[in-house]
Amino acid sequence: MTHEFPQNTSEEAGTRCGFIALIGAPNAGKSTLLNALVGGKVSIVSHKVQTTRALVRGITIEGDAQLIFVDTPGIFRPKRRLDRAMVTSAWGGAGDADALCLLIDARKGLDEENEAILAKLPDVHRPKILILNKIDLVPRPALLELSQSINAKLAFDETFMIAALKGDGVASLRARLANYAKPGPWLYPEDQMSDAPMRQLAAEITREKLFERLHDELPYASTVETDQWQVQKDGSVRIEQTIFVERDSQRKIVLGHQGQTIKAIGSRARIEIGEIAETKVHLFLFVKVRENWADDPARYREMGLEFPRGG
Ligand SMILES: Nc1nc2c(ncn2[C@@H]2O[C@H](COP(=O)(O)OP(=O)(O)OP(=O)(O)O)[C@@H](O)[C@H]2O)c(=O)[nH]1
Repeated sequence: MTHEFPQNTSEEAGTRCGFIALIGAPNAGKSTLLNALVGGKVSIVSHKVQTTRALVRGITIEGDAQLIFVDTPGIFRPKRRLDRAMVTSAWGGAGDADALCLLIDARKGLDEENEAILAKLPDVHRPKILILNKIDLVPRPALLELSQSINAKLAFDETFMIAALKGDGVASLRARLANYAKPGPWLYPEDQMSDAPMRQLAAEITREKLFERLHDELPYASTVETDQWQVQKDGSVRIEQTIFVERDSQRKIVLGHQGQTIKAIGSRARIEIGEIAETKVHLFLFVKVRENWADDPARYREMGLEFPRGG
């Protein structure tokens, strides 16, 4: 069955469309906010920093406006090649957007990292919105003070105070963000939450389960790819994924004693992928050692990143 979407012109339909970039230091709460804004799980959330690697879009409708959120990887001082690719991708997303939201962990305030991001913002010629997050952890007077000191450094068009985790302030933020949308047709079907291909989303989910299960044992030395996504006759899907690690010792950690670790990761990932795909999932995980996966252009394409030149 095919679906056709009417090709309304914006004048006829009175629709608007807006690209909103979310930018901020690792752990500021970008993924949590994105999920709260679109009301679904589109970007993985973790207590670890830099879990977001590629641009993932969340899509939501606010009145006549379709808002497309670009979730950027945390900004930090890049050292490795992979880190540089993430940073380039983050700033690329900001420059193309109709508005740029800087998310700051209110508890951290203006630390060195946030100062460095603020210093870069005057180069981005877009409406800028300051969002102080995690206000549940900070007393009100301190929040006001923080807002004033940040705005004294760079005058933001608007400032919001939210607690993304509980959803406090998220609905009014979304309504205000809709003001930045421009007249134009909606770019995605109304019920679509994310255009991240399902296989990429499925890989992110497995990576999240890896993180949760292995904590600090296998920090950033792994990546997950979906190799197969086959719809079966009964409507279920057979998914094959490869977990790439850098060393054999890491492969053993991922497998665990008698394969128990990978089994546990696989069963948690299978349930969650099944919920999102809305069908029964058969998930097969493979672990491969690829010493230099972080220097391999093919791995970057899979993650939707440009391979940075110059080693
Ligand atoms: N107390 C509190 N915690 C929050 C809030 N929002 C997010 N968090 C927590 O902060 C941590 C980081 O959130 P993420 O959404 O993963 O942060 P991120 O900015 O996407 O991180 P990266 O993917 O590393 O760039 C998680 O443990 C969240 O549960 C909030 O409003 N209040």
